[in-house]
Amino acid sequence: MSALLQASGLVLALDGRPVVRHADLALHPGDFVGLLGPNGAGKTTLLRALAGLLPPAAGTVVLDGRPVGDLPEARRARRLAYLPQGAECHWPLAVEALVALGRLPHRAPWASLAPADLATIEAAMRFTEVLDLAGRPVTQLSGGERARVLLARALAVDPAILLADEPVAGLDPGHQLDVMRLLGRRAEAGGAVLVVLHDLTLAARFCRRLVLMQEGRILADGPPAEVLTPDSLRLLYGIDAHIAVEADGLMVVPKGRV
Ligand SMILES: Nc1ncnc2c1ncn2[C@@H]1O[C@H](COP(=O)(O)OP(=O)(O)OP(=O)(O)O)[C@@H](O)[C@H]1O
Repeated sequence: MSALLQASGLVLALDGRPVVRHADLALHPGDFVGLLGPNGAGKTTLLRALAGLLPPAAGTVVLDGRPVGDLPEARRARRLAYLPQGAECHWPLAVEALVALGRLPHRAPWASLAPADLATIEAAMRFTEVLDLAGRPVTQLSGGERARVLLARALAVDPAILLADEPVAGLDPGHQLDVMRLLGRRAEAGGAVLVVLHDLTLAARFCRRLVLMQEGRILADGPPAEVLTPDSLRLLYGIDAHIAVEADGLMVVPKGRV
């Protein structure tokens, strides 16, 4: 099966400083991939480059057979949604109006929303349980509510590829499970989902594949049970962890610093 998004030999620099070094990563239809690594490993930088927001210093990111940065902006915005880490909202836009912005790449400028757009917006709000917030200004929401609204906007795009940077940070445990299930369902429906996570148990239970990143390099890329080991967690985070095999996946409990 050909990849939806393919990064090859990717080198990324910020202010002249190398941050990602020769990363190779492919996202196929149906992939639900967790990107793990310590603070500063280069995860956000990699995601921004995959989204076409940061030009590579070397290597390529190919979407639909073309370098992602060369695609017309509207086409890229229809194919790929990027949910940044801890995004803020500075305009007191109503929740429903913010989620509706997700349909912007699908419409002619100033065209009104078609019934199909409205149905997609409603479904995105239902999945993320923000329908009851529809009329509230986004500036007056709690952090977790805002995170769910921003995820709803990304889902309203109905993208083939969803890149989400810590989408469950700040959510209560119930909503964390809801969001991971929701992302899993998108992948099962044929999309590709790449999420940055710091919760190792959630990553292991829900993602079909985990990519471990450290100091700008990809150390491992494979099924959770293969890549999450006491040795890899020691190397990656400098922690001793208890890894238990449960019926529905691994449970990972950090015990202490090595
Ligand atoms: N504008 C910048 N100029 C120079 N270096 C930067 C810039 N932004 C980030 N960096 C550095 O690039 C490295 C990678 O940052 P990045 O945000 O990609 O890490 P991350 O893995 O997403 O971390 P976290 O888990 O803390 O979100 C870090 O060392 C960071 O200090």
